Amino acid sequence: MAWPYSALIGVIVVVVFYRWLNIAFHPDLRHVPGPFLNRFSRLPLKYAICTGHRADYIHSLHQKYGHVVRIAPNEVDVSDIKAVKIIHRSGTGYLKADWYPNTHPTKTSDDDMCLFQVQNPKTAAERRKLYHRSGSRLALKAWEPQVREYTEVAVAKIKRDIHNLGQADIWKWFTYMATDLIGVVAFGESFGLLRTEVDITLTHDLEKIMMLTGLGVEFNLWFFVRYFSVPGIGNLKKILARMLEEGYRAVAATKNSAKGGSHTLFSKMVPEDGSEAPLVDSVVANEAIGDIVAGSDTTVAGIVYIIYAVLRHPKVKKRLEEELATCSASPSWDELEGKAYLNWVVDEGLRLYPPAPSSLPRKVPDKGAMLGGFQLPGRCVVSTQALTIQRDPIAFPNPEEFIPERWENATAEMKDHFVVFGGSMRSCVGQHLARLELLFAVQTFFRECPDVVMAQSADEKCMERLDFFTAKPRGGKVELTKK
Ligand code: HEM
Repeated sequence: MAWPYSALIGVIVVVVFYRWLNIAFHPDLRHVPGPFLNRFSRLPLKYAICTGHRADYIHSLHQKYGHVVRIAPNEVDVSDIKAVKIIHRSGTGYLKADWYPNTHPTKTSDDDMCLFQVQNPKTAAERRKLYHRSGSRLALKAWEPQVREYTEVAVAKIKRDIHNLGQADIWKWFTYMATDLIGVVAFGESFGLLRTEVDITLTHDLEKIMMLTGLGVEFNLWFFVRYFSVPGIGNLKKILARMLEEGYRAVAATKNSAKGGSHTLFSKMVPEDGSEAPLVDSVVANEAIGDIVAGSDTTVAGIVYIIYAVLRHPKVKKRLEEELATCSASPSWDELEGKAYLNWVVDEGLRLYPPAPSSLPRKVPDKGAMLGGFQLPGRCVVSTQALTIQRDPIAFPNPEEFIPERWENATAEMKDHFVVFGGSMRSCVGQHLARLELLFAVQTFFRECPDVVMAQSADEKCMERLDFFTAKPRGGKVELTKK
């Protein structure tokens, strides 16, 4: 090799090596506890991400090293609640880390992305306002009848399968239900999954998208997705194109539903009253994709793991059934919110089995910050995860146990540590919808299916949770059978 090239490569190697050492031995990060290897390498974290165990891996580090741990050379995870609150509070300057826009294949500007991916707090606040007006608790009342109807249909099909086939896959039926309901609120009509019982490409795409996106970011695969047709990666390209088509369908449906006097989750984003649209159609289409992805698996995981937990605790089941026996034949959302034990069961299920258990990464403000007793350098990534915060024995004694009764006298500490829908500034905009679905699904299931148990196939190995940002059972399906 000619000497100028060798010299150039030499300089690059020295610069990269110097920067790497600089991060590994950064005077601030040096004191943050964690495995020695994590100072130099992201490999242990990468391995956990690839195997679907990011949250478990980080949780194990917290158990060993405390509330602040170094999970990678430039990344720290924090579970100290005071620090968690600072990170997620509005105005403290902790913006979403680059991981979020990196989940967008073309990574353009904040203005083109869906809310989940937006970093700029002003853009996010404006977008959230548009949601609050059409996805508020009050606005959701309009969809209450459909939520009731769809949960009843899903549970009827579960009962039918158990009766006719000897077992039913509740992961499948609640996925159909949650996807159909996202269709109703975002597209003005369901996808017809519960009615036709025919799987559509969208459900398969949804199954893969979170995992492929997560791996895409971790291994910088978007470049290849854009320019090459590599098997597997090419598949992701097709999935993204199909999802975008669905997004545009949501925009069209919102325009149509406005003509008919109804509304969707995006009605304020594409107004039909002649006022100027606050967002262009392509952004609303992206927003719709974001909601289908964010609102389907999460809700299903919530419902399924709550049912799983209750079926493993006969005393809890008995008390829940006794309370549900006092419900009217067709209870309203308000009535279900008044059922104390049902709400404790839901909260405890979401606490122990958070549907989004993993890190919510943020950037430390440029000037650096003191968090949980450690000085962290500016722009270092600091994340928080529900799995660890919601199992902190400071707030939840015997944290690994499913004890709905602990919510009877919920302390301020418990409420602070309940972060299943994220932190205050960028918390989940779909949480009211999720809660509505959870209450109806759990109520209907335990009212209609008093004599079912987990099937042999749904053993601990099958129910082990893999997380690719959202949680899923390793077995893929969750079968129930008759007692
Ligand atoms: C049990 C069900 C759900 C859980 C546990 C859940 C959890 C979360 C969490 C933890 C975040 C914060 C993410 C972060 O900071 O990185 C979030 C954000 C978000 N969720 Fe949900 N979610 C659920 C259901 C839904 C539904 C049904 C929708 C849509 C209708 C939805 C739409 C969103 C959106 C758009 C964001 C981004 C908010 C922002 O960045 O400002 N989620 N969700």
